[in-house]
Amino acid sequence: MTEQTKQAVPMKERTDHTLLEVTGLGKHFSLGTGPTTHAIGDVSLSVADGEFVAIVGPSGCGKTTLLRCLSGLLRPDQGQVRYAGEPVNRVPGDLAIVFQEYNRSLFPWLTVRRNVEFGLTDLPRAVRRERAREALERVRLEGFADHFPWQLSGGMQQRVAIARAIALHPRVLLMDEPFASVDAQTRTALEEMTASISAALGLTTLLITHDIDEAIFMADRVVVLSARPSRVVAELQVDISRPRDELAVKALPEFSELRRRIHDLIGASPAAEA
Ligand SMILES: Nc1ncnc2c1ncn2[C@@H]1O[C@H](COP(=O)(O)OP(=O)(O)OP(=O)(O)O)[C@@H](O)[C@H]1O
Repeated sequence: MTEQTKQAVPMKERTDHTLLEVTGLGKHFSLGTGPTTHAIGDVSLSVADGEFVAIVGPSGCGKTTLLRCLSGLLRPDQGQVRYAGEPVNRVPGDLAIVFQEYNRSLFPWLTVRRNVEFGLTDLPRAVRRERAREALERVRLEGFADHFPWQLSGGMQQRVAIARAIALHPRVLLMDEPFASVDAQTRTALEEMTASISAALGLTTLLITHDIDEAIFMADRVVVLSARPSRVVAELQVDISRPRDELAVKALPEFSELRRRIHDLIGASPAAEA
């Protein structure tokens, strides 16, 4: 792939400084006396400060496991994760995670505002309020602060989860299949909104997804994993300027070419039994 069009990203400061680095990462799971699952074989990758990277791969290849190791939620068996040059042993304070299952990550007994303020208990009340207001405005839910999550649609609940993540003022945002549980139309809107929030806030973003189109539309670079035990089979730069309009982007020949290449790479690496 050619050199990336970095100059077309006006709001987001991109640097070539590595922020997240994974070297020779491997992970097995064993359940009691049962068979061992070799989830991650040998994965090395790096994410630059301000970069948006998507990770795709066959079902069960260890994408979630990789994200959990990257965030410090899970300890790898081999290799190392470094964040800002330091080994990661627990979740860094300026790293936020958005999971697929918004209905399990939001507290139904708290209002939307209180859910968004949830990780900010160390801050004074007025600061918490302001952070929640700002974050809800970013996800265009400012009118729903006093609702409860169960009064909102699935897409709106996932926007609350995104607001809660950005209210932390993170430097890094990790997302694990964040839009997999919403309908196709809502998904497109959420992809556009999240990509523009990431750019506007200059976040370093890592997205795990099954959806090749979503990966290309949102990311600066797509990392393709093999079937389990996974390794990196390709890293493809997305040379499409921002801001991106989903319909226009999907009509571009370079989009179709990337989609075909990634599809072939994943097809050549069939899914392991998950
Ligand atoms: N805590 C665990 N204990 C035992 N096995 C696990 C555990 N977590 C994951 N695995 C196994 O490791 C493999 C990789 O799982 P993981 O969820 O990381 O893959 P994935 O690529 O995210 O899957 P999918 O594409 O289906 O979401 C699977 O075979 C899974 O069953």
